[in-house]
Amino acid sequence: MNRLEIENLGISFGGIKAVDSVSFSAAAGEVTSIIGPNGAGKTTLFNLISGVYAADTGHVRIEGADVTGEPPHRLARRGMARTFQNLQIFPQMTALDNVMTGCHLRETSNLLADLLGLPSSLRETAKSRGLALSALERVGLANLAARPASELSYGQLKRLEIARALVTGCSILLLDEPAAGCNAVETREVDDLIHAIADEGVCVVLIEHDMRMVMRISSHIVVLDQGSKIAEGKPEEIRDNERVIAAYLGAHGAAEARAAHA
Ligand SMILES: Nc1ncnc2c1ncn2[C@@H]1O[C@H](COP(=O)(O)OP(=O)(O)OP(=O)(O)O)[C@@H](O)[C@H]1O
Repeated sequence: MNRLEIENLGISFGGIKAVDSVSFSAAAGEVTSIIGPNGAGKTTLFNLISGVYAADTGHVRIEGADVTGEPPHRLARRGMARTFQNLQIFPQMTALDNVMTGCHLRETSNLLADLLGLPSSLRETAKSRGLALSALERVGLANLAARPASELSYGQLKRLEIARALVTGCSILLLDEPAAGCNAVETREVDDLIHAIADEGVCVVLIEHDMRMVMRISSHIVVLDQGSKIAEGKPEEIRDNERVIAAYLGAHGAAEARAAHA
């Protein structure tokens, strides 16, 4: 069974269909990429999937359960985590504390216990620290745990965001442009990390404009244009698809995609 199923999902803003009846499935242990030109509806689709927007049409299913209309925190408890196009990092906090902000979803203690510093609350904090440290290890940043986030490089910050999503124990990870702004070396590091996360069985869905990266890491690609799905398939099918080349890749992009996947 596919871990995530999207069926006829759609939303309009002021009469314009930003996402128009889009369907696709994403499997555990695979990387599914959503690509398309600026304004195609990719981030809006993510906002629909993650419960930020309420869909006008369609369904979202996790492991077969209909979760359409559930708010982000409920979806998070079902195993969905996401990162955002723009970095959402607290620069003055340490790398470790930034990751710990993602832990509250797993915590069971309550506000009163926290305020009173009760043992249950202290135990949760210790547990969160441990989980956050292993998440940092997983993304290769354990040695920077105590450093303020403001001292990290851009590529490190992108990985820090992924660590904060991973600490929730997610089984579905939505990444909005994980390599945007990264140089070639940093992009490769993010590449390797995403591969490793998928290999551990997580269902990874990402939006990305870097075609080399998309072609390298995707099991499956969904192409949007003007809110609609115009193609879907394996990287080698997408890079040679005339409609995708015309709407998005262009001749140059198609050549780049071929080179990346050669
Ligand atoms: N909250 C909103 N209100 C009105 N229009 C919106 C809203 N969110 C998105 N849109 C519109 O929906 C369309 C799709 O935008 P979206 O940001 O999803 O595209 P995208 O494919 O993610 O683009 P990019 O690659 O530039 O990030 C655009 O025309 C955008 O202006």
